[in-house]
Amino acid sequence: MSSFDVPATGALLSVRKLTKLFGSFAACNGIDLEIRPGEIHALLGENGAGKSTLVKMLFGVLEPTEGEIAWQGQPVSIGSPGEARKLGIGMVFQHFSLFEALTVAENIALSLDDSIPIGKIAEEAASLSRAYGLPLDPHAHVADLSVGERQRIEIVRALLQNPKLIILDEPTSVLTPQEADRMFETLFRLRDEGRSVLYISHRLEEVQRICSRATVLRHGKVTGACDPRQETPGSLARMMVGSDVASVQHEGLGKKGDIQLEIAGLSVPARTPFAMSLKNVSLRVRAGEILAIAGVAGNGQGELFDIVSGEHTVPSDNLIFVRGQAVGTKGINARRLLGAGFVPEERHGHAAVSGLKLSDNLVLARSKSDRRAFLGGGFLKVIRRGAVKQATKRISEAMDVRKSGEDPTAGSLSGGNLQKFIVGRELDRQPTVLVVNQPTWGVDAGAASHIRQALVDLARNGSAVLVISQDLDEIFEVATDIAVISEGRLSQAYPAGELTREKIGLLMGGLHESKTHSEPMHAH
Ligand SMILES: Nc1ncnc2c1ncn2[C@@H]1O[C@H](COP(=O)(O)OP(=O)(O)OP(=O)(O)O)[C@@H](O)[C@H]1O
Repeated sequence: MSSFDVPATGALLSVRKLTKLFGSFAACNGIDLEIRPGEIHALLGENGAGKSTLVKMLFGVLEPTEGEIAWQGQPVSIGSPGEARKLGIGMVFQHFSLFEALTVAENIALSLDDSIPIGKIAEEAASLSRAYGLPLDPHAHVADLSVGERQRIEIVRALLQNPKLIILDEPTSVLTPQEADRMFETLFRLRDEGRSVLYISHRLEEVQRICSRATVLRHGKVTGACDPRQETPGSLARMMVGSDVASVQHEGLGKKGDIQLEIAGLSVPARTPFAMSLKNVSLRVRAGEILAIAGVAGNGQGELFDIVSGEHTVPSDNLIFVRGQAVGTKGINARRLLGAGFVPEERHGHAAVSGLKLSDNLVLARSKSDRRAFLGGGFLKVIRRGAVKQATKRISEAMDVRKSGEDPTAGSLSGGNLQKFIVGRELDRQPTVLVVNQPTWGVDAGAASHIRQALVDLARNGSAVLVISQDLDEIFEVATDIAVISEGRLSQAYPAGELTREKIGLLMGGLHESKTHSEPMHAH
């Protein structure tokens, strides 16, 4: 029996006919859901299915258009996150909301009652983090902490309110496998105490491992419920997508041509105390090749992307070459003009401006590198609206972007659909060189397969593709060659068929440090 005043047979939370309309578009359409005490309940669904919209209604961030929410058998209206917390609902969002300059305890204090002294908050946070196996120093500054540690702050912050239900939106997408295992231990402990967890994830293996019930959404409606332990990742994916997920086709991949992208012995000091320095990094990517860089987050992937894309330039041209041109001191647009395309990891703010329409985001990203396509001639360089509209439509269709209108704002798209649009925006230019950082982060199984196939097709048609990814399954699905980044050092590249997971694991641990880094990375 749980320690809460709900009989084990009754629902802690039940939702009837819950609906959320954005204009005439139903993001959630008559949803019924029951969460029992002491269960880890998965909420599954493809990108844009309505999962985030549903949990935002449960946490008082969005107001339902119709329907009812009952908490411990009583109808409730949850007007704000504060009201949700008072009821006993805690939430850990997909994107953290922490202030880097403040300490852990100061960040936690921001969401609590003003009257609680900071010393008491620090004490309670430390004791909770010990009790739940979430090591955390309340006096550490957030800026000094890893992504995993930052997430622990969010979890401890939610636990301080003694929640009966804790909602987690894609909590493991940013974690290393070890950090994820530790978080699962915490969730098991919460469950054993009689608390409930509503768990959103696209990682079906982990859903099978930790959840005892799952509700599946598609197009804003419940399409199924199951015990995920009785299913396979394939059958779960089928319930979500409505059909089998296609596997990536590789025929014709592997014919390599000239070197299209090269980094030659590049060392870059860390730009901030919390960034990683790059140490004598060399790589070459040929036409028709997909070089994937594996590694645990925080080992220099972001820094590497920034210098390859020209977001940060380097002191000499001769350290980076795009299609044979020395571009080290040149910015992103000069590199794009040479036929390169770039997809950064962070989609909100970096790859897309949330408040702008998709078409305006397209103009923003491509007006300098694709002037002729989008800008009229003459002095005024007027934007050719028709061409932009057509391209927005073409990209949305090619990438199967599900959205609530023809040209909505980027911020209104679900995470995975925005990612499909951003990748499609670059693919639409048919770049000779494409560099992508975490191409399928937060993307459902069907959409991930779509994006991966598009990368393979690009290489098959003769482009050079550099993929930076933490996801080993993804790497093995797309790569012709694999290198590993660890502590800002890049290993040599190996043909994908010659590497096993174990070998990659060893390289992640820094085995390559014993190798000479001045030798060329590819011996073709
Ligand atoms: N503020 C908004 N205005 C208009 N449409 C919106 C808004 N918020 C969400 N939507 C639409 O509602 C649908 C559901 O989005 P939601 O974010 O709930 O999906 P999701 O299942 O969480 O997807 P993902 O797995 O990609 O995060 C999407 O089609 C999205 O475009």
